[in-house]
Amino acid sequence: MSELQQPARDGQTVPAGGRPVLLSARGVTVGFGSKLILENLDLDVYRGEVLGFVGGSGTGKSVLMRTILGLTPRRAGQITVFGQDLDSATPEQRNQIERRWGVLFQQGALFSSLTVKQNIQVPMREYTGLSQVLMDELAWLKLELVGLPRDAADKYPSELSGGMVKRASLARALALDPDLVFLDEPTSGLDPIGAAAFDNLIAKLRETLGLTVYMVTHDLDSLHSICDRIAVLGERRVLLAGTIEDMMASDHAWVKSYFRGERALRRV
Ligand SMILES: Nc1ncnc2c1ncn2[C@@H]1O[C@H](COP(=O)(O)OP(=O)(O)OP(=O)(O)O)[C@@H](O)[C@H]1O
Repeated sequence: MSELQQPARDGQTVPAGGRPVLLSARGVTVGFGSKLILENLDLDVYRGEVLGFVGGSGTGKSVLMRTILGLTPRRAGQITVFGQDLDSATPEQRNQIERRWGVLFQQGALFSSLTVKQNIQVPMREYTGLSQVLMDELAWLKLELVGLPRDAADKYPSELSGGMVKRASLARALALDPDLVFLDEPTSGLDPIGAAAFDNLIAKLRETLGLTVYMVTHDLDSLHSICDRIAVLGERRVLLAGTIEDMMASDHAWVKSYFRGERALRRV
């Protein structure tokens, strides 16, 4: 299936509906040994949207994210990001793509031996030749952006609360002013107030920075409050992609029990 039609600005492609596609996956197949996790999976992420990615535990949400990031090999399929097919990208093009995305891994994945400021500066060191003075200024700016005080800069991850670790990890994901951010369960482990505050932060950043957000989540509140669209992973592929209303209207057994089950109804 390809709804992709003509190239648009920035090398992105425009689907039949006219929305620029920032990331597209076609026919993606990933397996480990004899176990197939994803098979012939298709997905589009539109520019400027918050896409929530859901699915039962172990269905392959993290595997798909890692495959898109090039950390897990795929057996088949094509992934295009910012209009560039990842397989045919030269090392220089690949480098350019990586500079334009930021990643918040599950559990934050900050380096424990580095301070928050040093963590934020890891991508800056890897991809830019900025001076230390400039990197310090930028790190403080990123801290402010995610709502952390300046004195968090010199703390180590073990000295931070769970919510602060998430924010520091987000600051690192934003280090290079990305166009696209990948968030793997950003609100897991946060209390409902902390989770809501984090959702608000993501919504605000999308609004002010024009970010596109790819967010793996189990959090029904996030799905309802900040996601423009939701993609459901199951049976090794994207079962359904659409708005929350589309999810609520679906008769697929898993989608129905997730969005209209007892737990979902309790939040109303
Ligand atoms: N490197 C690997 N080697 C072998 N199997 C793997 C590897 N990485 C993931 N898997 C398997 O792939 C499947 C999907 O894992 P994944 O972590 O993507 O699930 P998930 O949908 O993100 O689950 P959860 O919601 O619980 O985080 C699991 O069965 C997992 O054991």
